[in-house]
Amino acid sequence: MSGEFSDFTESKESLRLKIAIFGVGLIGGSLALCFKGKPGVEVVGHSVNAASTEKYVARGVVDWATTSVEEASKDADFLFLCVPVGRLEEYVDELASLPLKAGCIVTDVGSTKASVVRHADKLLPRGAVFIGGHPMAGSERSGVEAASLHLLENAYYVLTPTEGTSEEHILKLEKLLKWTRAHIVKTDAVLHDDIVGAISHLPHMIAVALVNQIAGYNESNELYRMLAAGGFRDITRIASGDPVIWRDILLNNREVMLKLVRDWQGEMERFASLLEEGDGEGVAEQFRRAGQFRSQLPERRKGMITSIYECYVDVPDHPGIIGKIATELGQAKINLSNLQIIESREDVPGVLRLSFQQSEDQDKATALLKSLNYAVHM
Ligand SMILES: NC(=O)c1ccc[n+]([C@@H]2O[C@H](COP(=O)([O-])OP(=O)(O)OC[C@H]3O[C@@H](n4cnc5c(N)ncnc54)[C@H](O)[C@@H]3O)[C@@H](O)[C@H]2O)c1
Ligand SMILES: O=C(O)C(=O)C[C@]1(C(=O)O)C=C[C@@H](O)C=C1
Repeated sequence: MSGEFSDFTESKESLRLKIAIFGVGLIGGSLALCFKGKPGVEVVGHSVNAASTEKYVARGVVDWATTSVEEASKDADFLFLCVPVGRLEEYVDELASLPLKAGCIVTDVGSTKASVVRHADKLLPRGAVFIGGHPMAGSERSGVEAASLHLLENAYYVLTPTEGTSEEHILKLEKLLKWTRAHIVKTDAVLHDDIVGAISHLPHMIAVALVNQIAGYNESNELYRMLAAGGFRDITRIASGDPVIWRDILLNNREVMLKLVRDWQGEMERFASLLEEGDGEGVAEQFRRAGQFRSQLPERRKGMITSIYECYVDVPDHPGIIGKIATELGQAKINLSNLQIIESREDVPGVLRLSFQQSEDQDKATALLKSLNYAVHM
């Protein structure tokens, strides 16, 4: 096994590791594929439907599967809740009524975090630790048929520990998640819902509204559908998301969504005024601003194995600090393939993401920056 990954079987006390996945669909199935076959690891799938459990095993996504929550959770070290957001609290309730392994970690992959994190306090008396999770990768497809070993590779994977979550448990989950090759980002659950509402849930609502608007026009003239080409396809792929998954997400995050929809209406009103006034410069300025921001989006190179060695450096708010770090790495002959400022954490002024094509460069950069008293995270 590659040294880059953690091997839980290295320590004698955890020779076997049981991972239970509840809901082996797009995300649950992709996680299962990342864990299955690792030494000492047993991956169990759960579905409420017996035919689905047979399918999970037949497709080789899990080692075995069951329709019993009790059987799946018994002695499990990690329990992943991968069902629609509207079902998460029921699973927490059911687990809270079962004898779970002491110190086991229960996590979820739901696209909203605040409500499930609050609800999961119920697990504490069971000796289980809940850490909310949300991999920022996915697709408009659903079901175990859409699961992929590479889905989460290079994506951000958000964890939302609370003040009460011990560092030991966070590290344990992070260690397991290394098998996904995703990059962990930690944030508060409420802040997660605000931000993800804006960058994921709002775009899904807009895509659906746009498709439905055009579908309405198409009823009187089929040319709308026939001529819809690149632009329409690009902006509307996500309108094909699973209706139940998205119903649950939007309802769960509705307070945030209502504000975002109103802000969106404001943006459209602004556009309408510019057109009413024939303000061409104003329209062009809207495109310039949007293009500038969009060009700064992180590149998502899913499944690519170049440039996956990354580290994060907290950067104090000094002028010239980024140039200074780049110069220090250059002088040490460390090859940097990308450098990007991200603002994903509340508690530091900024975070710099450094990417390398070689793991040796990542190791050398981490050691150098630590020796220069920078806070470096992997
Ligand atoms: N689709 C995405 O792009 C994406 C990305 C990140 C996180 N998520 C989140 O991951 C979770 C799973 O989404 P997915 O895209 O994998 O969906 P999916 O439909 O592919 O999988 C959902 C799984 O839950 C099971 N399930 C559905 N309804 C159920 C019910 N009533 N009771 C018990 N099990 C039920 C299904 O059998 C399936 O195994 C959701 O909470 C979603 O918000 C989705
Ligand atoms: O790529 C897509 O199709 C997605 O919809 C993925 C996406 C997103 O909006 O980025 C959707 C929902 C998730 O909770 C996380 C990721």
